[in-house]
Amino acid sequence: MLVRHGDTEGTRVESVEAVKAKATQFLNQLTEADFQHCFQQWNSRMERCRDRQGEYIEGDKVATVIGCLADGLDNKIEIPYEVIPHFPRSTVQGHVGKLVFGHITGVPVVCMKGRFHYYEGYPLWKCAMPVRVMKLLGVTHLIVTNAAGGLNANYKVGDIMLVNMIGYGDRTRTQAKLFAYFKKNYQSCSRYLKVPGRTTSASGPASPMNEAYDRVLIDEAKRIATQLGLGDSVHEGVYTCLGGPNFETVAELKMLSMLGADTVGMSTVHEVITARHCDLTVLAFSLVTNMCVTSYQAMNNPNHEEVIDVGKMREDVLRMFVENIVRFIQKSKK
Ligand SMILES: O=P(O)(O)O[C@@H]1C[C@H](O)[C@@H](CO)O1
Ligand code: HPA
Repeated sequence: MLVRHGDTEGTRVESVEAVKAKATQFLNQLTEADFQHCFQQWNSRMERCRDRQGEYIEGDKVATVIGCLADGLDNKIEIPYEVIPHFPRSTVQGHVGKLVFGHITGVPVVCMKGRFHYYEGYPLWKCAMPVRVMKLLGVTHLIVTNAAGGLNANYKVGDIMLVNMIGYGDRTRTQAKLFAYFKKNYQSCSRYLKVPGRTTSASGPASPMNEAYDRVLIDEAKRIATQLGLGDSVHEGVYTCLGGPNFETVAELKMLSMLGADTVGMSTVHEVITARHCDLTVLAFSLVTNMCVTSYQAMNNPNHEEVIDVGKMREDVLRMFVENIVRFIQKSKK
């Protein structure tokens, strides 16, 4: 996930050091309860699912596939998650979670190297908490990336899909039911954010999710793709998030395909809902790291190594793509 930060409350953020100082100051004022309170209802409703998911936690299954974006920043300053107050911890053995501040083509950005997944045992509000922290840091635009399985038969491994709608699923409910469920909770949490005396800088009014993914940025990303000669390998479609950490069954994938999903992954949706709630402009894209297996006869089941390898293989393309998008965001702000 990559984030650009810029103006906040009329004050230009001048340097990475200034942002770091500001972040520390902000975060020290907050208690975990501040964040938790915002998502109390959502959290309590998800508690049941989390308990059930707990049994699936497997420490060695996570990696940030597109973490290379953070590695490529200029003037890097890295802050391990462990030293950020109230931040979730990476539960993965040997996996270094850190916020990386720096520049892309001269534009100040902060990247998450390592995100938090529901299957690590965190409630969704906590998985999405870094987005609220970024808002506090003055971030205005969020570019969310994910590794995903390609469900649309026209996609190929290595393709990019710009997300244009949300979906959410788990083992027991249909996408539509869950979407309604999230929408309801999402709206109710805005009440908590308005409690007097509580920090409101991370909050925002409830906003409709139908246009969560910024149309101007999607169109510009497509134009950039054509310019970079990536035209045929860049699509626009629907991403669906499942709980993971397992890859989906043939039956689940058939169901998701019927519901209109084009890619399937294990993240992003709750981060985007949170980002829109605090009024960040969002662009999200999937890197298709494997094709979903929709036949019981097929032998080519996806695996985590393949996901990592394809992420590495497309590193340069992704970096170039994101650099151009960041440049456009900067230009469009002037
Ligand atoms: O963090 P993302 O959603 O990009 O990572 C995906 C989902 C799983 O953690 C992993 C599967 O190999 O990649
Ligand atoms: O096929 C997949 N399914 C879910 N998550 C994924 N992340 C990468 N590939 C996949």
